[in-house]
This record gives sequence, structure tokens and C-alpha cells, in this order.
Amino acid sequence: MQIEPGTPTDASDPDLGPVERLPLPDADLQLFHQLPLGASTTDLFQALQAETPWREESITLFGKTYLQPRLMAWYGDPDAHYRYSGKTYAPLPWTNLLLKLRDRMQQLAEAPLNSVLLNYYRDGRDSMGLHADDEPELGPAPVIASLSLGEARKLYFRHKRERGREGLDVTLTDGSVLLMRGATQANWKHGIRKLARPCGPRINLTFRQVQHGQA
Ligand SMILES: O=C(O)CCC(=O)C(=O)O
Ligand SMILES: [Fe+2]
Repeated sequence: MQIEPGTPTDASDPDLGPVERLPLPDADLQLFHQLPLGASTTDLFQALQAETPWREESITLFGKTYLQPRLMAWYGDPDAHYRYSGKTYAPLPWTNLLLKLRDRMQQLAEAPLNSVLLNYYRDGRDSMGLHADDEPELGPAPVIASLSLGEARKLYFRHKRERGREGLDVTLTDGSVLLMRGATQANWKHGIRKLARPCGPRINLTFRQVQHGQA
């Protein structure tokens, strides 16, 4: 199934803009197509692109180490350590801009969010492999608010165990927020494919709640 920008929406509230519940079974996905953020998406993109100390991280798969095909940064409360691919990352301290965005995402999710992973996809060659955000420190039903800025890219969902299940492709446009909750991470993996065609840069921010004393 494909969800394209401009799909008719369930409801529209001026504080939230058009919002849609996505038809993926055994998941809880809400897409805010153009969430009002109190600043233009162009300004937000440019500030984050310029101010973030972007890093190329490596990942070890079957004993071989590769560079991740994108740039990353991790921010959060001082105790929000995060384990990813066998490594523990200490968070950078919140910037004023990221704190403002965090507060907006908390309000939207009606849940605490003490950290954020930033991913910078420089062009269509950058991508994210299929994964679930199901690390123990995110708890049994992680709440993740994913804000996209810049070039639209497709996020694709595939079932974790049942190969025959129909998946979902959802286009994440500039200024959209995808709320993933409930059993989403328990049942589904997601990723961003490489593109063959030229494509501009994109920044994605996934706000999360890392449980204390777990990492
Ligand atoms: O770039 C995206 O939309 C996906 C990001 C993501 O899945 C993650 O940070 O875990
Ligand atoms: Fe993810």
C-alpha cells in the first residue's frame, strides 16, 4: 500500500494541520502532514544542517564494520544513554532549538520524550536499513515522534515475522510528523531506501523516551 502526499485526511485542527491514521494493522501510526512548528521548515532545516555536529558512525554486521550511509547526532537529557549496534552513545546537551521542537513533540504525543536521534540524508545515496526501534531501553511500547525536513523520502514498513503480510510505504514530506506508538515496533520494521534519481538533502529527527537505568 502507498500513502502519497495529499491523501484525504481524517480531520483538520488549525493547531495540528491535516492528520491521518495510517492503515497498518497491529501498529499505531498517525501522520501529521504539515504540523505547525512556529518557524518555517526552511529555517529549521538550515539551522539544524549548520549547527549539528554531524558524525559518520560505523556499524558492525557479521563481524564486518561499515560506515552508516548517512550522518547522525544524538541529543538528550544527560542520563538518556542510547545503545545502537553494540555501542553506547552519550547524548549531546539539548540546544534551545531542539528543546523547543522536543516540547512540541511531547505535546503532540502526550508522552515524555527525553532524547532525539538526528539523521542527515545528504542525497539519494543515503539510506537507513530495515530495523525496528525496539531496544529494551525504549520500553515495551515505544512512543516515537519523527519529524522530517527537506526532501521527501519514503519510509517503508515490513512485518517482522510474517513475510506474506502487506507492508506500507509512506511518503514523509517537509514538515510532516509521523507518530509511531503501541505495538508498531513490536510487529513492524521500517527503513529508508536509496534512490536512483537525484534527490536533495533531508533531515529526520526521531524523538524518543529512553528509560532510566536501562542502558
Ligand atoms: O529517516 C527516517 O524517516 C527514519 C528514521 C528512523 O527510522 C530512526 O531514526 O530510527
Ligand atoms: Fe527507526
